[in-house]
Amino acid sequence: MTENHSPGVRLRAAAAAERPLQVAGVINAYAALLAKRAGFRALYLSGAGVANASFGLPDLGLTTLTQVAEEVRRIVAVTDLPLLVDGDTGWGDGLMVAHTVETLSRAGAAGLHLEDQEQGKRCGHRPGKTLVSTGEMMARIAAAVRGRVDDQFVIMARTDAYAVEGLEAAMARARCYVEAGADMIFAESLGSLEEYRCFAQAVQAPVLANMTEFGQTPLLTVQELGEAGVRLVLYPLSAFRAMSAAALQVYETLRREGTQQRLIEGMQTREELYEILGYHEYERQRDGASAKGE
Ligand SMILES: C[C@](O)(C(=O)O)[C@H](CC(=O)O)C(=O)O
Ligand SMILES: [Mg+2]
Repeated sequence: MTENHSPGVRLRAAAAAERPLQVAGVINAYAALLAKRAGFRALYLSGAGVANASFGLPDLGLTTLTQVAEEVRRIVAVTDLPLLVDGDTGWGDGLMVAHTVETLSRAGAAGLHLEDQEQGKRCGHRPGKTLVSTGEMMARIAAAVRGRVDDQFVIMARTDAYAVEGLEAAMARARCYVEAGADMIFAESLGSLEEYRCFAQAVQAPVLANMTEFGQTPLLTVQELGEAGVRLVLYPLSAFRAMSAAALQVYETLRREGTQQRLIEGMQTREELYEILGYHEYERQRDGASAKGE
């Protein structure tokens, strides 16, 4: 799949080629390069990731479409891997949801997910979530479909209903969302592998399982989820959590010990950084340009 294909086509192709498709959460463009280096075929921009990492804010719907779209542009500028984007609740009503889809698609995203929570959303793994009605969410999805500028752009409907209304209701909602035009379903915060199996069987669309850490869902392997019929497996914040713990340890050690001697071993070297960035290639281009007197 080359850049000639639209991002949506590339995401669909990745999901067809790798079963289930592992989707790497990346908090920024450099993390995208790291995930690509590790062999991932699809990327994810987490709403929590943007809020936490770029703004130091909690995941409570405080970041704007413009801010998320900017992050999307930065990521797709440096990698051709398809990027699924967390669209939260779509930042508004019908017309705004369509605008959100158009904006993220033009920014270079391959697809987005929209959830059935009320506008004042919460993290899917926190208590106190409130949902919109099934009908309202179907209208949200229909508006998203209308906003497509590329018919291969993936509209994924996320249902947060399991934690609020139970498994049966969540599956019934998911079926309605597919009817409304959703290409894929994000089954949020299910409690067991058996529930994912049940869900995947009940829904006529690819189902995504969110393997976020320290949440309500057990950490299941990609093999287990694949056997249960799940088609996409998401790790939204795994690398961010690890980076954050590592960074805190570095800051604390520097303050305590006054030197980074003991930390060097755990650091990415300058050469490794340059390799990931393709630094030398950029430098060659600059040298070539100055040799030509440009
Ligand atoms: C997937 C998610 O929407 C995100 O923004 O990354 C979060 C992840 C998390 O908070 O662990 C969610 O599941 O709500
Ligand atoms: Mg989110």
